Amino acid sequence: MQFTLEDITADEVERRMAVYGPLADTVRDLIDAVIRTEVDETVVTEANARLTAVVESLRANQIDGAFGVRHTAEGIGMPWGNAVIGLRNAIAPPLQVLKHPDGLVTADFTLGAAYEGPPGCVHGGVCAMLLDHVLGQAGSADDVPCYTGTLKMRYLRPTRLGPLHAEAIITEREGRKKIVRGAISDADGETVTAEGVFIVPKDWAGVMPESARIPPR
Ligand SMILES: CCCCCCCC(=O)SCCNC(=O)CCNC(=O)[C@H](O)C(C)(C)COP(=O)(O)OP(=O)(O)OC[C@H]1O[C@@H](n2cnc3c(N)ncnc32)[C@H](O)[C@@H]1OP(=O)(O)O
Repeated sequence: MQFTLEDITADEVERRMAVYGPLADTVRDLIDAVIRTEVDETVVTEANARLTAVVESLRANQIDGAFGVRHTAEGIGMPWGNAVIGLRNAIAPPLQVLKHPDGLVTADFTLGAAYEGPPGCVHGGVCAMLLDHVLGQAGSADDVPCYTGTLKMRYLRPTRLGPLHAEAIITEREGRKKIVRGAISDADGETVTAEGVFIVPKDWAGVMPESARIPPR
C-alpha cells in the first residue's frame, strides 16, 4: 500500500478540482435521476445510448486500476477516488470532513435515494462506511495516520435519508492503538454510534511520506 507523489502546484490542484468536481457532481445527479425517473422508456433507452458514448469518450485514455491516494510535495492530499470523500468519485456523497482544534472531526451531509436500505432510510452498511471514514480521520487527526482494526456499530433507530451529521474523536490511546468513538445524528439526535480500534501500522512512516502527513481533504 503506497501513497503516490504527484509533483504539481497548489494552483494546478485547484484547477483540476474545478474540472473533475463538476463532472462527478453531474454523475452523482445522474445516479439519483436513474433511480427516480418516471419518463417514457424510449427516453430511457436513448439516454443509455448517449451515456454509453460518454463513457467510451472518457475511457479513450485512462489509468490502469484505481486512482490511489496522491499528494503534492507540499502535502496537499488528493484522495480523489475515495469511496467517502473522493472528489472524482460519484459514489461518494462526498463528505467534507472538518477537523477542529480539540481533535473532534465533523461532517454535515445529505444522503439521497442512492444510499437507501430499508424504505426511506440509509443502508446500514453505508452508515458503517461513513463512520469508518469519520472515525479514521479523527484517529488520524494528530497527523499520525491509522487504519481500522476493529469497528463496532450500534444502530439505535433507523437513519432517515436526508440531512445528517457525523462526528468522532479519539477517547483513549494505548501505544499504537487509538480508541475512537463517534456517531451519526439527525435533527432528533443520534441514530448510529460507533466505537473503533484504530492502529498506527508498525511501518507507517514508510507507507506515508513526510510530505503527505497532512490529512487528505
Ligand atoms: C486520514 C484518512 C483516514 C481514513 C480512514 C479510513 C479507515 C479505513 O477504511 S482503513 C481500511 C480498513 N483497515 C485495514 O485495511 C487494516 C488492515 N489491517 C492491517 O493493516 C493491520 O492488521 C493493522 C495495521 C490494523 C495492525 O497491524 P500491526 O501494526 O502489525 O498490528 P500488531 O503489531 O499485530 O498489533 C498492534 C496492537 O494492535 C492490536 N490489534 C491488531 N490488529 C487488531 C485489530 N484488527 N483489532 C483490534 N486490535 C488489533 C494488537 O492486539 C496489538 O495490541 P497490543 O499492543 O495491546 O498487544
